[in-house]
Amino acid sequence: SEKIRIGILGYGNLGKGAEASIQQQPDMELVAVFSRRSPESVKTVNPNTKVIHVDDAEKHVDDIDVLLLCGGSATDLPEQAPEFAKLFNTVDSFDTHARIPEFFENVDSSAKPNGKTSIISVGWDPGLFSINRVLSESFLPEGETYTFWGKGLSQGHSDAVRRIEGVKNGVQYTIPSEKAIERVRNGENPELSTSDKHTRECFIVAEDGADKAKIEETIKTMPNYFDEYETTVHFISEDELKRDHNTMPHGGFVIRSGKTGENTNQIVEFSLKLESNPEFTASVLVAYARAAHRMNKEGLTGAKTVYDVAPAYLSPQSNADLRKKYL
Ligand SMILES: NC(=O)C1=CN([C@@H]2O[C@H](COP(=O)(O)OP(=O)(O)OC[C@H]3O[C@@H](n4cnc5c(N)ncnc54)[C@H](OP(=O)(O)O)[C@@H]3O)[C@@H](O)[C@H]2O)C=CC1
Ligand SMILES: N[C@@H](C[C@H]1CC(C(=O)O)=NO1)C(=O)O
Repeated sequence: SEKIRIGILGYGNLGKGAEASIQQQPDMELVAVFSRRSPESVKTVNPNTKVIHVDDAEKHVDDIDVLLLCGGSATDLPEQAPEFAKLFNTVDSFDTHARIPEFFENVDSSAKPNGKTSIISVGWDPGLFSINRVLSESFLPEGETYTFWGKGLSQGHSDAVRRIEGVKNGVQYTIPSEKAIERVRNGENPELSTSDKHTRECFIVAEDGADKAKIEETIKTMPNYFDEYETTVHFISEDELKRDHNTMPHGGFVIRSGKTGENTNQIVEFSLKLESNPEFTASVLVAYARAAHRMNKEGLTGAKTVYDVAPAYLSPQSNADLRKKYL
């Protein structure tokens, strides 16, 4: 049968990961990468990948089944997702948790009237961790759920700091509190505030002459990303960044400890250990592109979240094979 034709909007860490992931899919092909930069300045991993300026994306609506939106959540996706959901089925990784409800509405009002399917906030958190929080709470109504990330590089937070005026480049690491994890694993079911669970550490390359004190203050007070955390900011050189911060490992786990029956302890846990946060996240986006294409063909249009997507839509296996080989 025909391959699913994928486009990538935005060629950063996620865009690169998506380019690689699509090559692993038997039922997909990459039609083009769209970028806001001039095509000749975008160096793709696969030299055969076609790069087209984003202003020409509209000309390709009939060549693409699903467009993967790989821009940053801090500033790109809030404007790109509603714009491109009018033209394409889309999948995005929007991860500003507090703003997901308004983002959903904005994308839905673009996708629905145009008969498009847009699956938002795909990845691992939000995404797979979100699914596990809901599943474990549905099966264990009595209990406590905890989410821990890292130690690792958060792409959302790294993208957010890179957008600050005067920042030339930068990364952010998320560090879980070992003490908090220990208390959860001991079954204490502790009340933990946001700042009890994680601290954040940034390594920033400032533009020449930039106001470093202002950059540090902007990071530490940034709503939804840093303002609820104890954050440390280091200023380093471009060379140090390239030397000491050139990998993007991450991971974490969702754990729910609950009770059934009279007083029976039950633990549900889902964990990830990622050598490359962007490559894994991109692989999740690509599987959800398969779902967006299929759901659209069934007339399931408008904005969706991972909660709306039955697992069978994600697999390249037929439903009959899933029943036969995986149940
Ligand atoms: N839900 C989840 O679990 C996860 C979500 N995410 C989300 O993914 C988002 C994207 O992450 P990431 O790919 O690391 O972001 P990047 O900063 O690598 O890329 C963001 C955009 O910046 C532009 N860009 C990239 N490289 C350059 C460059 N060298 N010069 C100029 N512009 C550049 C690209 O747009 P263009 O090509 O148009 O210039 C790109 O789409 C994050 O903001 C985060 O919110 C990430 C991981 C997990
Ligand atoms: N969205 C996150 C994925 C996970 C990592 C994270 C964090 O370190 O705060 N929160 O969610 C990312 O961009 O990497």
